[in-house]
Amino acid sequence: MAAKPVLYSYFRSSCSWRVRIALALKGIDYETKPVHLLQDGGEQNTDNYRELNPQCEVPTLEIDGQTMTQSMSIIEYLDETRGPPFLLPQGDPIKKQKVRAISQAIACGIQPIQNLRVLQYVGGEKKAEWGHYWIERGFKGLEQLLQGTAGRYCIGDEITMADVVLVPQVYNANRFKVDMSAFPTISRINAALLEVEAFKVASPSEQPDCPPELR
Ligand SMILES: N[C@@H](CCC(=O)N[C@@H](CS)C(=O)NCC(=O)O)C(=O)O
Repeated sequence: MAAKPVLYSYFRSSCSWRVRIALALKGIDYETKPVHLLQDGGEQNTDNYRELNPQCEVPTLEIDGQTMTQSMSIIEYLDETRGPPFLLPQGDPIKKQKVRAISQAIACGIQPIQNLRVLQYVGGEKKAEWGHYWIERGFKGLEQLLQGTAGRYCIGDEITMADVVLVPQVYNANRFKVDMSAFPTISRINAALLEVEAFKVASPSEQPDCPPELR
């Protein structure tokens, strides 16, 4: 029998959350191994964890005898090796391009600038302003992109990888007190997705490492 997949994850990590949603949508049972990003200089920076993920970040997924890093590549791997729902539209290259464009607008253009180690480098009181500025700026473009692609969800009416990436980023926007009323399309899609069971079970408050006061 194949070993149960293991996800190295931090409850509030948006990149871990992406993979948790994808695993839940695909119905893949897995074990969570929490990696505390803030404790004692960050468990992600220890030698043991660096062996798994040389970038010193979560998520890392052990599955099919492999150790995988990079949430977007993990999601694509799951999509290619597991059954429906498919998170990248099958047989529709134009739609697939739109899914990747929205996904990358967030995963390459917004999240990296507000990642923990960047904020730690920025330091002090500037951190909150920095995160707020870059997420709000990224969301201006994203809102416009989504006005051209959205149905119920980011691209039409089927859940795709773009939705998997969107919800955790809206959570980050709320943490940085971005005024979401300026982004009606993003807010509407986010609200629809939060009704979906896979998104609920993958949320930070449902994770074993979520402190009781944040549940
Ligand atoms: N491109 C990577 C980014 C991963 C990433 O930035 N993870 C964050 C949490 S969402 C992290 O572990 N940060 C730790 C740090 O900055 O020290 C992916 O998509 O997996």
